[in-house]
Amino acid sequence: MASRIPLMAGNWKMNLNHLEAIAHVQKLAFGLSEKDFAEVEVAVLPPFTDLRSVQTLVDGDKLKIKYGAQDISAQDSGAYTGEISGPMLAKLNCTYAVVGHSERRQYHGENEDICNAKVKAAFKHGLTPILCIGEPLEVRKAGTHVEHTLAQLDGGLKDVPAEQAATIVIAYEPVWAIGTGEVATPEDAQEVCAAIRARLAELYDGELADKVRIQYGGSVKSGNVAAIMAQPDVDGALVGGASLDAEEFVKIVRFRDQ
Ligand SMILES: O=C[C@H](O)COP(=O)(O)O
Repeated sequence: MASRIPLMAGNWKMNLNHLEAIAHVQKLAFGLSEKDFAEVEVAVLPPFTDLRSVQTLVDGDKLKIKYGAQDISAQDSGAYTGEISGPMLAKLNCTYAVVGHSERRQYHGENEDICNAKVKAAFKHGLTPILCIGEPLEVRKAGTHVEHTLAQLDGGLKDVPAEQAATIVIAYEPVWAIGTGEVATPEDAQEVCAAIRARLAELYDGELADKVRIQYGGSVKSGNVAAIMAQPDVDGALVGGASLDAEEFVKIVRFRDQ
């Protein structure tokens, strides 16, 4: 099995302004050690308006914290009011761009074609997409959560070449577990993450599937992260609410100590 470095990413969603972002990243930098960075990749996903502040701090203090955007336009430039493009994010040295978060799918009507175009836009500009997939509650209740999630995976990766797909991050986020305190059991997370890896092996090959990092997201906290990370196909967490508390996020990064 490939050794996959766990990726702990804090999705701040629409929280923290550009000044609060600086204070927050400083707290993370203060709380995390060289050992943490050797064992775990740590990333923050602030609102667009914070990215310059975060970049300045990370560059100025040579921090090992990575950062990225919560969304990316499928277009490179032009008359797309309110959109932020891949070239703009690349210019800010972003590493990641989240694609297809369930809140974008729910509130902004992002379908598989849009997510697929955004995945391609991210790769085109040297950004690593974190492609979010996962089922709503009614699908879980109907027992078709694996099929639903794999269809989103297929859609997001349509016509994405293997050399790019090998570097993507997939975040499995059951919608019913997001911001609800209703965390999926470690077995629930493993079931779908294993199915995602198996589908990657079908779409590409086993070697590629073995390299791709698959995160779990949905009410991850310091108290439940260790059991989730103990699952063989879970390679990190996409953390929402708990990532807004620096001490709590540091504990999540140190999941092995919890
Ligand atoms: O992107 C993060 C997920 O939506 C999880 O959010 P949450 O940790 O607040 O449940």
